[in-house]
Amino acid sequence: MTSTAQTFIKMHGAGNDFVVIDSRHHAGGVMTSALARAIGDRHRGVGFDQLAELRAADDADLTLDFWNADGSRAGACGNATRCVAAMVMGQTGAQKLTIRTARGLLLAENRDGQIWVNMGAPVLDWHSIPLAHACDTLHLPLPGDPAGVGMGNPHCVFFVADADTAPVAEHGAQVEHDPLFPEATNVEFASVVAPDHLRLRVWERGTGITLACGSGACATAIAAHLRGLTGRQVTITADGGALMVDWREDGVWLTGPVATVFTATLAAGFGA
Ligand SMILES: N[C@@H](CCC[C@H](N)C(=O)O)C(=O)O
Repeated sequence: MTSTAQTFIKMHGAGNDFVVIDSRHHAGGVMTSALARAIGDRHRGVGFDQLAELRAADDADLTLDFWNADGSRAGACGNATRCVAAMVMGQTGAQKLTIRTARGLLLAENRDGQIWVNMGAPVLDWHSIPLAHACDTLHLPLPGDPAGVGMGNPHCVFFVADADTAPVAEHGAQVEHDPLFPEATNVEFASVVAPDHLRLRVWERGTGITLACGSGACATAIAAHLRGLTGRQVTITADGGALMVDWREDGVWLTGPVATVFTATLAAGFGA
């Protein structure tokens, strides 16, 4: 792609880190799976948990597409959506944004300097998560009794006594590719701190261990509430910071810290 130099912004939301590429002036965008994988290489490229590409939209303020570090596509990324919304609101002064994603049309709002994103309604039917066969999604037929929740991407949530000692790397890598998940899955390990507070550690599909995951926080909050463990509003302490999830009638709202790290340019010819 980069026959000419390509500018990007490095951002993170609670330590979940992103390369943001603004392609609103390129019809169709510039990103490919191979290029995303090259940029995502933490040794030979830039490194990220997800790459977010902004594109123009006919029916929204912008379109957002997400890639994982292995070059696969992600249908949703809550933390990158929050980061990009904060960036665009900072550029334009807008207090609300509509964002077209593979998940559907999302709404972002600035509430007293805090950027909230409505991640939409949770998906709880087995076919749409998607799972390989019919089952009770609140109690998946896997050891450890996890719950399955879709947030535009699949999540498998384990409730454990102490998330800090959960075998995230070993178990996460294994569950990611369990045959129950035809499109693989993100894997969450959560413990209840209080009825309004969860501790969460995450293995992300296509990326591995990350310091936080916005859609994972939403999925975990939904599963915890449906199992009677928490209320509808929870603080989720991830390894990289605290996220807040509020499950309202109009969807699952997510907020948390956002940071811009640097702006830089890929060398011309990078990834070719
Ligand atoms: N970091 C994310 C979600 C990551 C997407 C994922 N790896 C997938 O393949 O679905 C977030 O903040 O939601």
